[in-house]
Amino acid sequence: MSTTHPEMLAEQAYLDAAHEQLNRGHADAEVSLQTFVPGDRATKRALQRALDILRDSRGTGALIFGRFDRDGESLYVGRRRVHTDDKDLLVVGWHAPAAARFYEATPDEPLGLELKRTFIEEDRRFVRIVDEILAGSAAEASGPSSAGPMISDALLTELERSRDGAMRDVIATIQAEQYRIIRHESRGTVVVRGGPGTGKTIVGLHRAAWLAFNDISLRRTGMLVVTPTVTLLSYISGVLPHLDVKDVMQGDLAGLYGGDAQLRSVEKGIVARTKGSAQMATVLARALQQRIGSGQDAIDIPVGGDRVHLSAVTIDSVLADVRARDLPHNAARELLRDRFAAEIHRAYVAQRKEAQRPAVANEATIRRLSAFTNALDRLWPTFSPEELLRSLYGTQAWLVGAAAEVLTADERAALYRAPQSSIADEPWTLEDLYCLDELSFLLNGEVITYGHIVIDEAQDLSPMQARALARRCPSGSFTILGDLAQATGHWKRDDWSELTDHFSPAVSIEELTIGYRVPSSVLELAARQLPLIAPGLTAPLSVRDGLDEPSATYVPDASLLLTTAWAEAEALVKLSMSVAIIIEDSTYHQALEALRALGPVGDGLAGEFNEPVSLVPASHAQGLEFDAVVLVEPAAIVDGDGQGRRALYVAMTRCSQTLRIVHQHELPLGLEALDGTPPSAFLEDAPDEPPTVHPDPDREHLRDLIDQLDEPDLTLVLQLVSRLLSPTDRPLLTLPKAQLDR
Ligand SMILES: Nc1ncnc2c1ncn2[C@@H]1O[C@H](COP(=O)(O)OP(=O)(O)OP(=O)(O)O)[C@@H](O)[C@H]1O
Repeated sequence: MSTTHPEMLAEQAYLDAAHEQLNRGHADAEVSLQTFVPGDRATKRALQRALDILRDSRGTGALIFGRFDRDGESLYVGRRRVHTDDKDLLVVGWHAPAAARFYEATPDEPLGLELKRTFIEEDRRFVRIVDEILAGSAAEASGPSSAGPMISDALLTELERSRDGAMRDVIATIQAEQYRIIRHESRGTVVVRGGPGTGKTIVGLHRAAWLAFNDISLRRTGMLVVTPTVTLLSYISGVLPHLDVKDVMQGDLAGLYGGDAQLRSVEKGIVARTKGSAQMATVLARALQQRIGSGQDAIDIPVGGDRVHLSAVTIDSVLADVRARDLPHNAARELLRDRFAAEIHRAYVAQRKEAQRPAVANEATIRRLSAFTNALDRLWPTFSPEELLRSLYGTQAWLVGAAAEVLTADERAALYRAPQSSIADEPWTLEDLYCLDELSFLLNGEVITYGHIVIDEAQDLSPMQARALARRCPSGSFTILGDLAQATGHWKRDDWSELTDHFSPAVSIEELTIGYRVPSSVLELAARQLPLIAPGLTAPLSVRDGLDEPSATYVPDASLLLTTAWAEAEALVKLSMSVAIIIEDSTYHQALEALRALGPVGDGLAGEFNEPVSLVPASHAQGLEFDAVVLVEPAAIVDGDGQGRRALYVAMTRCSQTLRIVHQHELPLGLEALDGTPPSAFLEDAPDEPPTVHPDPDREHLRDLIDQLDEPDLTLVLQLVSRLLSPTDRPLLTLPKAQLDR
């Protein structure tokens, strides 16, 4: 056992000394603060900061988690730097270049290390010591199979810890391929791609921490981490504070827009795609332009007893001049206001001169006239983004003008929405929020910016969201995390360039290949979806064995789905596992109520993961992780709105130990091997088959194709199908009876 490691006592003494030194530094800083003479604000701030850092560093993650020896010298690696009063280094921070070898050395490539040691610390006591590289002896490492990747005992121990509803930092066991990306030197965009559970989120968060420590300029410009949903945000948000990184903003996509509108509804199909497309930016810019009045009509403004006339030509020329400055809408209005007042004043002075009377009003007087403001409003109106978008959606003629030659008639029609009686009742969707963000920028030209942005699950970003993020990071410094096969939204892509084109010209694509979450048997099963959803992609190599093989339970009646899922979940909880019951979105709220009648269940949609069992809608499963997943009715997930098969792939790859499926309908393509159900349960003419069975889109598509076949081709297909099916297989597609009879 590692507790009997021969150097345990000596190492514990070293840890105690480091803690003591930290406490002393803490006490010193406190004394300095108390004895401080008021007046010197800079010193006070510096002391306060020192105190905060010291205070924060008590009690959170491990103070020391690694050591390596080289050329007879030992270096201890930990969460933060600790040195003695004489400035002798006791612990080097993991983010310092000096710590690099700890991560880069592997048993295969020890990089001159005589020893690489990992400590497992609990409550300031080392409970285990794992030596991974030992000069002159075989490395202590193992793998699930001889063909699988090598994993150290330290990594194995970390992976075996039960999930508890929140992502943890894994700073002690970051692997060499991950470390290289974490400290990637690119100032442009780094795309980190890889299959489910390869550590993309881990890499992104640790990279943010790395940059926070190593790039001083980011302390001024700031950093942002963005997740698609609040569910994922609540799952990952503890990692950075745990790494002593406090100044990084973390938010979900819906929280990025800072205006009045709140997310209230979900957009589907063509409406979502149209609103999220890059063309929408053109539509909105045009819509705004079309609100700027032309100066075709001359204007008369009463100034004192005079009527001052401004010709259409003069107005046009002022408008053209202001437009040419290319300013944000509201800044341009300010300029127009000045220019317009100056023109009226000039005309007024000329008129008075001609009448041989002195000019009484000045430009300020003119600007205060209500007739002036009314005329200005007609020429260059002001509105909030919400007012503008609401009335654009509700005005057919305006939509036609703004969308001409940019959107198809169907896309344009999809944008129409009758306004609610009050703007507060508008059913704003995520796609609307990004239209509002675009409009807000067109109107004000201002947005909070960051020096670096990390985007998790970026594969689902719409072009409008990409634009919004790009304008928040003018330096173009991004870390983009994602997996194109897991795109479950409205944007299926074959290539990252479609997205990265929005961010910066300098793009590095990095790949993670080892899966740390999903057991190999589950990954193998899930990978059967890949040819259908992302033919170019392969599943990662898993380092996990998991508890058991994935299994499926057939229930003859839909009313039994939830009770059976609950029974599965309860049994898994008894094994001390965290469990997610994943279900198709439209049945979520009903299912939550039904399950809560059976026992405590966390509302995954609201990011509540503190119960042993959580319910999660399939569309919010991205990025999450549980020991066990109980998947309810996969056929319904495949047929749900959006990228059903991709959602299934995501849902299946959330578990680190076991996957259980409960179903009444036929299992979707790729999962048939699990199905022990009698084929008669799913025959098309079976009496208990309800007419509302979700049609499998692949099957429907095949049916359409078959309908189009002529006689010789049909015969050929039938021969092929009959040769492909073994006697025990149920047909994957049921040919229309009429054609079978032909
Ligand atoms: N170096 C590591 N040491 C220990 N655990 C790790 C390591 N890298 C990743 N993991 C673990 O693997 C799991 C998956 O990591 P993560 O969520 O970052 O993967 P992902 O690629 O973002 O997955 P997905 O594509 O499904 O969102 C997490 O539990 C994480 O803690």
